[in-house]
Amino acid sequence: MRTHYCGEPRKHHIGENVILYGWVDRHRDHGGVIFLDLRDRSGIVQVVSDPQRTPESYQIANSIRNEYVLKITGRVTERPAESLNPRLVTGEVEVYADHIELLNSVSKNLPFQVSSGETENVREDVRLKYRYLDLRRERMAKNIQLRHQVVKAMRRYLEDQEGFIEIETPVLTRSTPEGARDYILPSRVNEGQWFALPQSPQLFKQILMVSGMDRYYQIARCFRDEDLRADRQPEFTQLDMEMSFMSEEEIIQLNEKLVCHIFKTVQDIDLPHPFPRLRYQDAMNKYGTDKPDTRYGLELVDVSDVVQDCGFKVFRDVVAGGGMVKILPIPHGNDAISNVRIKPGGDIFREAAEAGAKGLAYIRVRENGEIDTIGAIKDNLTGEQKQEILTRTAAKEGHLLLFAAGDAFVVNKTLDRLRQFIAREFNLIPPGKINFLWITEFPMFEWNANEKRLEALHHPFTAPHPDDLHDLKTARAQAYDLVLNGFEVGGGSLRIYQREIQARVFETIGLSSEEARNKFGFLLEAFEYGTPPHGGIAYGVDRLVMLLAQEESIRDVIAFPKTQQARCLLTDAPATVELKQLKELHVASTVKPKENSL
Ligand SMILES: Nc1ncnc2c1ncn2[C@@H]1O[C@H](COP(=O)(O)OP(=O)(O)OP(=O)(O)O)[C@@H](O)[C@H]1O
Ligand SMILES: N[C@@H](CC(=O)O)C(=O)O
Ligand SMILES: [Mg+2]
Ligand SMILES: [Mg+2]
Repeated sequence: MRTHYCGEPRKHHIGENVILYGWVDRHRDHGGVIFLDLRDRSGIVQVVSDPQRTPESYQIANSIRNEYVLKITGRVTERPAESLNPRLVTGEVEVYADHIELLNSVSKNLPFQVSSGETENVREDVRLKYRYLDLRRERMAKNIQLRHQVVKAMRRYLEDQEGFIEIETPVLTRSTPEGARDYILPSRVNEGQWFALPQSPQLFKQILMVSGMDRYYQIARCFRDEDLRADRQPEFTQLDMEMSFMSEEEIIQLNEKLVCHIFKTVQDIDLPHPFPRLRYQDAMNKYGTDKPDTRYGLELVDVSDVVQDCGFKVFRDVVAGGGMVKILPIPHGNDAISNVRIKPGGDIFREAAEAGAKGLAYIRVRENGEIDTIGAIKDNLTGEQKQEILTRTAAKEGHLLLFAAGDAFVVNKTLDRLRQFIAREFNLIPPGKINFLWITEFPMFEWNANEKRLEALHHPFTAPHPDDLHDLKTARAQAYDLVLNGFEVGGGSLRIYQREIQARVFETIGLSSEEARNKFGFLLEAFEYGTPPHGGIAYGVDRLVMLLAQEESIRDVIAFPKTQQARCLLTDAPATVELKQLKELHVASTVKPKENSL
């Protein structure tokens, strides 16, 4: 029987006999004595094999290679003073092996070194192909265990302290209204009909409220066929919650307690609370985004009203055409950012262009409020306008003011992107800082320019603000997002539970009652049998764990993630299937077989 995990032996175990199992992390021969580091998911301990004492085991120790699997029987001893290893939690002790049993060897060349001491940068595609080896590595083993701790803390809090019950909802279902493309599966039994994988359990959890379940949660797998990013996967995990008879305020407070509990439990961090809140409109004004990173300043300043009748035609026309002119003020930006970087070909220009900007205007603030910019701007601003710009941006000598002008969407996107870029370049992000922020009072709808219609910013079951019912088109929603250090980690809302309001929302997004019945008829019907007021939220578990683990990609906190091309390199999915299967599913005729592949 194993007595300890490898990461456990400490000083107080000295003298104890132990049985350990694990993998050889590395090994070295020190003048006849062999030292080997034995690793399991908990960490590493040094094992010593001495030919004088245990010649038999020494034979084995002498033949091992990295990643062999061993059973070690031995005794915990104190390390000599000169070989203490403060980098290992077990570094004050070592295990003298009485017996080494080789349980398994490695018969192929390792595609990369697993050993924790290795700093080599292994390519991600190789790591994903050999994920089982990758997960043995300390960093990944820690991340996966952290994820487990986070989910455990969620369950404990919600179940034990708040009376939530976990209910599973179907994965083979109908399309759900989260706005991404669906993954769909043909039905064999029902020819010509298709299941959709859920983008979220939204409709089921609302129905569970109609069922009287009162407080539901689920660690739910969601599927969205959307453009992938470092913080997006085609299948990801939500902590999904729904509760009845609670106000927006009560839901927000319960969720703050949940998040504080998670941080306290898994990282012993006492989060300051209540978390700050920012209205959507204020977030857009100040930061150009609804998920601002508030760990640093660099707030944006709208000067549309100042320049709307200035002599500089570009600014004037933009404002006249309904657009805006906004500034990103950068303290000490003058020295660090040359004109070359702001002009076409420069890195800052490139960032702006990626966000859709056609160009960037600038003002450099010199001594005594003198400004330095292109003639067309300098000559076309009155003294008053110039002064107002300097006052609003609180600009001092050395400031660089970057201007974006155009329609609101592009201006905000551009300056949000530049703000993040500059914060990284200027090292403005304090290490270890954790800034939670609620965004509230989202608009109900946003304009979809492609489809030329309003669409729900959250989803069409989100309740409008009671003060705004007279004009739904411009109404605020009772919706809230939780943002952590610039990432949306959760989002939810109070739901509509009155039939007339639901009908008006469908009408506003251009959904006829027939279409609505078609898509969501079962939910609307359920709503007619006594629906309690209810609301909920869903967190992206992967994103939350990524931020807790200080990783930059959610792939590093998912055991078996997909690549940016939505492939699983371990199993090589997706893959082709037999023609026979396609025929059974009644889709053979719609798929053109690839050569030899079916
Ligand atoms: N493709 C995805 N991969 C990983 N996590 C996701 C993905 N889509 C959404 N999430 C997470 O699930 C939470 C709730 O889902 P919601 O529908 O609000 O996402 P969203 O607003 O569409 O997210 P985003 O647009 O930021 O990708 C999000 O706050 C986010 O943390
Ligand atoms: N179901 C929603 C979140 C919620 O409103 O609870 C989503 O996944 O976005
Ligand atoms: Mg999305
Ligand atoms: Mg959202």
